[in-house]
Parts: sequence; structure tokens; C-alpha cells
Amino acid sequence: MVRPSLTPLYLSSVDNGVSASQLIKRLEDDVGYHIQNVMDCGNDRFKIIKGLSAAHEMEQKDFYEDPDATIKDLVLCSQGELPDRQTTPYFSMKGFFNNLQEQWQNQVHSSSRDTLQFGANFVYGEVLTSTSTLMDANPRLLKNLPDGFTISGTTQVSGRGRSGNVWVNPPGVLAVSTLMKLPLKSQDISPVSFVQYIATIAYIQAILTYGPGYENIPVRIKWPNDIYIMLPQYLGQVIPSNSTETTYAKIGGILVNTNIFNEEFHLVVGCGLNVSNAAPTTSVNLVIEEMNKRLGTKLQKVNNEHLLANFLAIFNSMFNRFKREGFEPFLPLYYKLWLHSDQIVHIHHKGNVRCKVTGITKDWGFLVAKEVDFQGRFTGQTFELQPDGNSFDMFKGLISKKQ
Ligand SMILES: O=C(O)CCCC[C@@H]1SC[C@@H]2NC(=O)N[C@@H]21
Repeated sequence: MVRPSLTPLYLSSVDNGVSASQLIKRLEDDVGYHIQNVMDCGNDRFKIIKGLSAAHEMEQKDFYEDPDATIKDLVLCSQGELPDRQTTPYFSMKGFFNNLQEQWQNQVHSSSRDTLQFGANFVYGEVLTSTSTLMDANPRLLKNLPDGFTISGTTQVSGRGRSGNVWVNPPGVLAVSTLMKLPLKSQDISPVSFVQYIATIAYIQAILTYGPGYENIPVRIKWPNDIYIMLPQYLGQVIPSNSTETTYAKIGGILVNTNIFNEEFHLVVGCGLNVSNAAPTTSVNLVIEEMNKRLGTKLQKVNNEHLLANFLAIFNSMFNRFKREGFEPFLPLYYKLWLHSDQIVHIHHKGNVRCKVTGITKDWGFLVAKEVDFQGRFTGQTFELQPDGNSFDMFKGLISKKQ
């Protein structure tokens, strides 16, 4: 397989972020990076930070036989000097920042107490290794990055999924990782494990609130944090409640990596969403196209810049509330969006016992399943299943212990 060459990473900061010059100082003084010369890029001038992406360099050795075939620079752009569409044809940084600032204005009106900074320090790369690895492969870098630091990319050549899986990420799949800091003592309000649930809700809300009419896009949560969408052939059909699951396919997922420095969690929250790639199942834009054909809606396809800005603003505002109030205020929305209300499942490692899903626990977010008979009456045991210890085959209604 021919792997695409890594491209430069473009870094820029806006309003609420740490200023670019402060960031450079931190990277030089605290992380030990050497900031080099100024490069011409189109008509504009950018600073290049050579070797910032330690992970970028490290991983390329595994994947590229010719190390010179790859570019490993981080290009620092001031706000007025963002790369043009020729430089980054798959993503407009200008479009992204315009959308982000618009979203912030909307959000600030609704809750003025919030600090909104997710995406204020932002890196974009056309082809990169993994948005999450770039951030968390180097602890010294991670410690020094500002809260809300975000990396997005169009192609990830070594994307990571949950449980050590590979995340295949060609163009059309929007990849983003955001650094979130949380004091250790915040665990008193809510365990950090709920952040994965918040991220999933935020991504789905970003789609549903994209504009008028988008609230009808059938996008849902599969426990704990997978994003599913109804397959186009089922749109507009009445689906019997016992077959809901087979009519949906996975289009996105969340990966949270946790590090602790200086009494603070440093969570790298990575989200991947298939926005417009027809493979392997379907995508948000394919479903929109089919909704227009089959249901007569007139929805525009979503664009990555707008969707990403929407997601970051919603996620940021939800995260601020989560820090104050924990996960409980989000529970009704989580249940409204998930696919499992009253679902009948069989728990394989408990002797295939037949259970009904009744919710998640408020303390840790474990899945609660209660033993039922064929009339649906509760008959005995209650099981609480951990997100990372169990795999949930929704199509078979089967929960098994992960090997
Ligand atoms: O469903 C899963 O297994 C989780 C997939 C998470 C993929 C995202 S894409 C952005 C970030 N970078 C990665 O390498 N992985 C996450």
C-alpha cells in the first residue's frame, strides 16, 4: 500500500488562546524545541518550528522507508496569515476560525460564565500520523500545551482506535483531538470517565444543531461512546422497536487518553467522524443526500470547518458545566440519544442471561442490565458492566467480556 507523505502542520491562535509568541516561548523554554527560521508560504510568511512533532518523526520511521520523503515541520501562522486553499485544499483554516468565533458569540450569550477556549490554539495537518499521538507521545509537550489545544487532520496514517484497534482515516473522516485539563479533585463531583460520554453527546449535538432541519438526522449513541447513523435504505420507514439496532451503522468514535501531571488530569480527547466518505458503511453527508431524495428535505451537506467549530464550542460549554455540576444534568440527553432504551441483551459471560438495559450508573457510567423473563418482568439479578471491560455486539444483542 502506498502511504501518503506527511505534510506540514499549521498552527494558529485566536482570541481566547495563549498568544502565538507565548506559545513559542513555552515550547522553547519548557519543552526544549528549537524554533527556526521563517518560511515563505504563498504570499505569506510563517515561522517553522522544526522538529516540534516528535511523534510525527518517530512514527514516520516505522511507516516510511525514505525519511526524506516526509515533511516534519510545524508552521506557525498568525491570524491574518492563514494558509490558502491551495496549500490546504481539504480544509480552510480561515473558514474554521470564522465559524469558531461565530459559535463563541452564540454560546457566550447563552452562558456568560463560560470560558471558551477549545480550538483557540489550533493545529491542522493535511496528512499526519495521529492527532492524539502528536499530542500525547511527548509528556513534556503535553504538560506545556494550553488547555483546549486542538489538532485536526484530514488523513491520519496511524490513527488509533479504542482497545488498541487501528482507526483507518482517509479523507472524508474528520479527526480531531483536544487537550482538556481537569483538577484531580474534580473527581469528587464526577469521575473523569464521563468525559467520553460528554464528547459523544457533543459530537452528535454538533450535527443536530448544524442548522434548521438537521435535528432530524438519525444519528445516535451506541454505548459507551460510538456514533451511529441510520442506514439510508431505512430512512422514512417505520422500524419495529426490536430491530432498531440492525438499521444503524457506526460512523464515529471517541478515544480518551488520560495523563496526570501537577495534580491535574491531562485528557487527550480524540474524536473521529465519517462526514463524507462512502466507505465502509455510510456517512453523515450520504444520509443527508438520501434524506433529501427520500424525505424531500433540502439540507446542504455539512462542511468540516463548520461542523468542527460547532463541535468544539458545544463540547467546551458542556465541559465547563460538567466541571461545575458533574454528568447528571446530561443524563436525560444521553438517554434520548442512545439506542438502548429497554433493549433486551444476553450477557455471555454470565451464562447468556437474558436482561433488559435500564440505563447507566450515576457514579461510574457502567451499563445497568437487569435479568428479565420473556414477559419483560424483572426476575433477579442486576448487572453493572464497565465500558472498557465489555464489548457490546448490538446486532446480536450480546454483551461479552473483552479478551
Ligand atoms: O471507535 C473508536 O475506536 C475510537 C476512534 C477514535 C478515532 C479518533 S480520530 C482522532 C483521534 N486520533 C486518533 O488517532 N484517534 C482518535
